[in-house]
Amino acid sequence: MTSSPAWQTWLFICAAAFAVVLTGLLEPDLTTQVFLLAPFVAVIGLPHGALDLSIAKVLWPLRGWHGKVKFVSLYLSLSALIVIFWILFPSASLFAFLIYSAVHFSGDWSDSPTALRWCGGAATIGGPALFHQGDVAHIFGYLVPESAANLATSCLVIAGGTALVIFVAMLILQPTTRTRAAAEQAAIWLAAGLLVPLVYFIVYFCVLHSVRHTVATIESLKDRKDALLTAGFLSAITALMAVSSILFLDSFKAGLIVESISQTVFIGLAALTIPHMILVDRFQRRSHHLAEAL
Ligand SMILES: CC1=C(/C=C/C(C)=C/C=C/C(C)=C/C=O)C(C)(C)CCC1
Ligand SMILES: [Fe+2]
Repeated sequence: MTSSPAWQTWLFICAAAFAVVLTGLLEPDLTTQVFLLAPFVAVIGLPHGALDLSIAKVLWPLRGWHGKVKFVSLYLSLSALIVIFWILFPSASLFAFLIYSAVHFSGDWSDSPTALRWCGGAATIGGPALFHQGDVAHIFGYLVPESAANLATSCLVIAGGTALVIFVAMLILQPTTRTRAAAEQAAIWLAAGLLVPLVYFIVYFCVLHSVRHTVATIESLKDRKDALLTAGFLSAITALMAVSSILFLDSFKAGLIVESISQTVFIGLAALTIPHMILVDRFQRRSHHLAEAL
């Protein structure tokens, strides 16, 4: 998103510092972290994706209820196909998910030079693996077979390590890269190092990514009230579907609720992110074209 306001940087830094203090005091175990993750993603993370219908209305003329229902059906069918693909080919799906997540998250610094933007994308996903390899492999183990979980974690460690070296080298050698975006990325590296992976993810995904995307999208839409109401409604439906999925998965393997929640949250995010990315990318390109034309 283009030229984000400074308050977003401060909000993220404060939230990360608060999380460091709180987790230092409470030392939450994995079950507690997963139980924190689900409501945060549902209440703060999901609405940024639920604005996609309003984005689509700007991109295409979705006439009346018919047009909207058609769009939502297409969006959800694409997501359902991705879930089926994940069930059939979990390992390939995890690798693809990690790569396109890094690409999607790099968009949080879309107004920065390419190298800084890519370092940011790699930091968001590679940071936790670099500092907490065992924990990340353990969580990936809920999503894919163990060998693939370990391989994916090792790849993230390499990607994260490379990105961190490039980031530090850029800061030292190129004073022009010492921007607010770089400060945010430095905070991401610190948060990834100091926080357990799921708490880190809550803070980054909910407080930086989701807030930035929601604010930028709302600002560029005409009918903001309608967009927020629709997003609230769609988020509530998606959260209900997620609860059903957790209960359904849990009925098969009672006692493994942590696994059921992790699968629902992350495979759900993987499935929703593909149509979300396609739309956000189109919308950002359209906004850049409009900005250039003005
Ligand atoms: C599973 C998992 C991770 C990756 C999460 C990803 C990749 C989430 C992507 C979400 C997207 C793309 C949302 C779009 O808006 C981390 C952070 C390495 C920590 C350990 C567990
Ligand atoms: Fe997003």
